[in-house]
Amino acid sequence: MNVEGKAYRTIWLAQDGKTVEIIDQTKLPHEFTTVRLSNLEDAARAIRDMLVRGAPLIGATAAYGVCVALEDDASDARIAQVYETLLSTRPTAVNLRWALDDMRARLLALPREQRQRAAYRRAAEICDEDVEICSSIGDHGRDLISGLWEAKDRKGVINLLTHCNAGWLATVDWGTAIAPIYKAHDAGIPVHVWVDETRPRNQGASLTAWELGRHGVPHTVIVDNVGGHLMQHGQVDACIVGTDRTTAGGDVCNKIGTYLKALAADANSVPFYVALPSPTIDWTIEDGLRDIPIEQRDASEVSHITGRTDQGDVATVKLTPDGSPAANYAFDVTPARYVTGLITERGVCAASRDGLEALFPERKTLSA
Ligand SMILES: CSC[C@H]1O[C@H](OP(=O)(O)O)[C@H](O)[C@@H]1O
Repeated sequence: MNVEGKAYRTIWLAQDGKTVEIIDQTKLPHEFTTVRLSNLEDAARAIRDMLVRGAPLIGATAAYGVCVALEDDASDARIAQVYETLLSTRPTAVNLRWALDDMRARLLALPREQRQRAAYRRAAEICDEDVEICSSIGDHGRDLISGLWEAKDRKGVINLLTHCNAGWLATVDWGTAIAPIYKAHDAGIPVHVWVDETRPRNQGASLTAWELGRHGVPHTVIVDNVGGHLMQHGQVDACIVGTDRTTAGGDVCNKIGTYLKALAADANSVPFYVALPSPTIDWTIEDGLRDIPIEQRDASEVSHITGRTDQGDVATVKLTPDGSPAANYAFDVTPARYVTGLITERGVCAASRDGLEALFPERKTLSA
């Protein structure tokens, strides 16, 4: 997307044709800086420490991580070691495993001397495919938002609530849940976004608000716990969120707090949509609560917060008393029954195996 007049993706091949550059999302919204990934540890750290985050971008970074890791050794053993190192960085977003499985399968099928060039080619394809997929999600989501506006006789504003960051910063470009919002805004549909701050890492307050501000989309940052109140008072026309892993049965794993928003939406008859690219579908599982691993991150993300002082310095301060433990569950699972629809690159479907297989018939399980 456009940042101060320059078009950016979140990850790109550097001029040297070997290393990779990313936007350091831990520095936003107060600093826009980029970081170079030159080796396996750089890539692993970028994912683990959330310089890059968001399921599709994690997958893209892992794909390029394979590239920079094979510099001197493209052996089967090295590929296995790179695979395990990158897979171990974060457990929940299925795009990580999807991208690593894709890269490994393609590379092991080639002679060693062809592998590094093929890796860079495939990583670039994964990034380009993500941009296309997310743009399509945006198109289908825009049409859905347009329908909401028609239902209001094209009067007033469409108020949408989103949680965490599923914007272009969570993908290679466009985003998933925010892509429909960009496209609706650009089409002249009056939208306003309630942006959940999304404790503890504040991806909403720091990233989604930053994105929307740059694109000129009206928005209001809110504390995570106000969404239900807004829905009770008719101030939310729909919720649109992203996902890190959605099961073949339509259960949605997303940033912690998503489930509570879905419950509030259900209780107030507010449509609850999930935007997802097909690589985020885990076709191997049905029951998200049982089978999706939930990442637990360091307690310091709860006990401390980073921001800019009135003097313009970026500082980290402690919020909790010394000696008080903190728990940091990074995701939760929203059962399919609370999801109004899944917005995919092939259209909108019900949050169910039938719904997903109608859009992705190539995945239809062979009838028993
Ligand atoms: C389009 S994936 C966005 C998804 O990823 C975020 O998690 P994290 O920032 O920890 O990577 C959050 O769950 C978003 O909805």
